[in-house]
Amino acid sequence: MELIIQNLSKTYPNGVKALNDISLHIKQGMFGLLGPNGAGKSTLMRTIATLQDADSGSVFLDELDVLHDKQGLREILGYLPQDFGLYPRITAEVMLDHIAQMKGVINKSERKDLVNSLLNKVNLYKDRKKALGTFSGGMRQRFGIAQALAGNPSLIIVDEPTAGLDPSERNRFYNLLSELGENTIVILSTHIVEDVSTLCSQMAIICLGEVLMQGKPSDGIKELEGQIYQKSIAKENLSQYKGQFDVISTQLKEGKLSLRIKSETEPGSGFVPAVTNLEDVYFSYISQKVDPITL
Ligand SMILES: Nc1ncnc2c1ncn2[C@@H]1O[C@H](COP(=O)(O)OP(=O)(O)OP(=O)(O)O)[C@@H](O)[C@H]1O
Repeated sequence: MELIIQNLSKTYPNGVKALNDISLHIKQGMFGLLGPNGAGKSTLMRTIATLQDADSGSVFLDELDVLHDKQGLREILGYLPQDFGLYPRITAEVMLDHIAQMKGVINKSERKDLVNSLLNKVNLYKDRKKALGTFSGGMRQRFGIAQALAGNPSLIIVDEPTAGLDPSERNRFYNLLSELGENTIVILSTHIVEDVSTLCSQMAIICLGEVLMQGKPSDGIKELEGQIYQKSIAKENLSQYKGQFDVISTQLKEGKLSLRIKSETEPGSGFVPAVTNLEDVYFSYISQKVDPITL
């Protein structure tokens, strides 16, 4: 199975070009779509999920013409949107039962089995009688995955699922997502580099509606290997360094600024070689488009 997105463009009525000729090939497994706020990730996710129309371009899931056969796509789609609304007074069990019914599971006992197995899968069985409004952020996201999985989808889209989760809930969520990837296409849209480095075998970086890179995370890292250098400087010297070097990221550590730069040759000036990571890949691409350094 393969999802092929070709030359997708979308301009909103206010003139913002959210998707600018996007083309992506997405194979089975976990695909990370990485980009800063406003990159166009949600617009792309909503377009693939057939919730909004593109101005031009095509999306095919094998033979299925996604943009024209919306019903066909919806039958095989599991979607966890960024703003996932819940009915606060309804219990997890009742809500999932409704969703399963909407997805066409008519037989009552079959539905009960499905709901129970979904609740177990996301570790919410013991909370099944609780009202959704009482769920923590992590529980909500796990419930979101349960509803996305009802109906055995072959394409799963999760839009910024780990934002706001504490480290242990994030880990739990990672474990859950990593079990999904093998027989389905899972698209994980996120601005958190760690989400992609932990989970994804394929990825793309988008910024201002354009694809800047696509491939394996390890290939992105290989490309930059030996070109990342690091140095601690005083905060007030940043602009001087920015004028002299290709600064791709900064991090405050104990009041000093740790700079990472990209350089094909030994930069001197006290910089030391650093081990390249996926964050370097991300920042080196997006710094071509926007200034990623915010202090
Ligand atoms: N309905 C809309 N009308 C006008 N502009 C919009 C609309 N939705 C999104 N945009 C703009 O389109 C661009 C892409 O937004 P989008 O939400 O797709 O990005 P994103 O990568 O998901 O960002 P975030 O991580 O902040 O959610 C942004 O500049 C945004 O302000």
